[in-house]
Amino acid sequence: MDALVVYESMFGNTRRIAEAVAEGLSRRVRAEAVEVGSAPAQVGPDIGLIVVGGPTHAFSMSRTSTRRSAAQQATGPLVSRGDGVREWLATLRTPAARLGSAAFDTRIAKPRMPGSAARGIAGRLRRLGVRAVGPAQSFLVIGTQGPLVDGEVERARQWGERLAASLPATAPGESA
Ligand SMILES: Cc1cc2nc3c(=O)[nH]c(=O)nc-3n(C[C@H](O)[C@H](O)[C@H](O)COP(=O)(O)O)c2cc1C
Repeated sequence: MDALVVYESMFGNTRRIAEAVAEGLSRRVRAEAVEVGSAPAQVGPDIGLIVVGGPTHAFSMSRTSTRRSAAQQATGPLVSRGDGVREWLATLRTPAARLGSAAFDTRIAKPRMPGSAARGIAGRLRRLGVRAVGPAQSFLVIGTQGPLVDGEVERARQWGERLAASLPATAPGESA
């Protein structure tokens, strides 16, 4: 059973978290992190878990307008240059019955800051009929372009490891 981490990221913070989650998952299952523009339109039969993450924009998943605003603020090249996870999830085809999922986001570390892209992602996955293996997670950045708060990369790695531990073990002889 393999895991696929699909991420959207403007400035690189969510990508860093996605890579750490994939690293944690890799301790137990085969896992890779892919930018949403390269993510498959259909989840293959070899995938047992999809983990989907993006930056929180205007309290939820990004939209064309918020991505444009991010591009205007960027001081370097953008990571995601096309559609975001909102658009990818809108057309995703999944073998929902046997697939597990988890959602994450990055957002600004400000007390009482409402909104979370991960909650929106989790809602979309639920409506696709995909079972959540755990609650959505937020990882914190200090400002719009980052950096991540100290310790968040390690927390993401550990979260990935825990997600993998929640998957059914692959029986000997069964393809992983
Ligand atoms: C247009 C725009 C809107 C944003 N809105 C929010 C928000 O509502 N809440 C929040 O916590 N962070 C917000 N942010 C900050 C992003 O969450 C932050 O840029 C992101 O976590 C960085 O991740 P990235 O480097 O992967 O893009 C916003 C950023 C942009 C560019």
